[in-house]
Amino acid sequence: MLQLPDSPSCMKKLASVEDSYELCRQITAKYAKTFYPGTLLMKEAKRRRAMWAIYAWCRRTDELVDGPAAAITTLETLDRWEQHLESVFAGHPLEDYDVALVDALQNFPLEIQPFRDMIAGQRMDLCWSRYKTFEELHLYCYRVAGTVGLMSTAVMGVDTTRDTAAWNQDKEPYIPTDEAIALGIASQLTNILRDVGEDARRGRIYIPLEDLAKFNYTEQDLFNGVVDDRWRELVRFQIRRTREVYAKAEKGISYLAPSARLPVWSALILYSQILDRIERNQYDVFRQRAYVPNLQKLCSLPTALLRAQVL
Ligand SMILES: CC(C)=CCC/C(C)=C/CC/C(C)=C/CC/C(C)=C/COP(=O)(O)OP(=O)(O)O
Repeated sequence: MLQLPDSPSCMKKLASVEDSYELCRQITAKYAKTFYPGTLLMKEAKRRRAMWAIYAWCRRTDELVDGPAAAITTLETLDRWEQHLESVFAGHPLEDYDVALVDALQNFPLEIQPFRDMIAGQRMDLCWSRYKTFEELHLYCYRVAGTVGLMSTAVMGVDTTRDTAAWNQDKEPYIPTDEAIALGIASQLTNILRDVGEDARRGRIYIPLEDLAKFNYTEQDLFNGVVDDRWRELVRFQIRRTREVYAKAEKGISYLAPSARLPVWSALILYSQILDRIERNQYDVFRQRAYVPNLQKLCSLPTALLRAQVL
């Protein structure tokens, strides 16, 4: 169980940088069944480890609202977590996990704002259990996942050799910020569809209520796990919209540093295969978890490799 420390740990001897990265790797491997395999494809250990440090922080943030201790989390807990974040950004780790993040912050141009935005996403989760419009859901997805795209891009780096034409020498490299955010948002929208049943059991509905209304499907239908033509049409619509967001993300990958393209293509393919699974399961996300088997994950590697080289 991940929890905030009860008291400042200034007297405590913290983990070494190495041990802290290992703790972060373990959390990532344990929880991020889609994200972690992507990080394993990153060639440079320094970048790979930084991704784990970021994921571990994101996971701990998420756990405050979604984990076993969620019942005691209040807005004040999240305020304290934000102060904890400030301390990490000031170079003062408070817990073992923070040591790796402090190290990553020294190596990569990570900004604090996406981290703050993610905490704002958890505040939304704490206070909201419904989203009226896609715009509201989009903001939530930016905060809890689009931010991961921003953090990741800072670690992976961009291609500085792309615009080398003589007439273009002074031009700054294009930073695919919107596309990176898009991949986070598309992954989150995918996870929302996959987890509809699980979320309903917690009284939560992430699919925008305006979409339920459009397809004449009620909240009660959703809580009852009704799979009929209305539901299938509704999910088809969600899948179509999510694929458009993936398509936007794809356009940014060739602007990333060459070594980042394979892991990002691989993550994109793995997340979008969850949508294919939902289709294969006839849109029944209530009784069957849309999950991509490890063998299929492995079989996607050549496609990712090809796209990373050609696109
Ligand atoms: C496309 C460009 C230009 C850059 C990519 C930048 C990157 C790497 C973005 C990654 C964004 C991403 C995949 C965020 C993940 C957010 C998310 C839904 C995490 C959920 O993780 P978990 O539910 O803990 O575990 P899974 O890995 O099993 O989904």
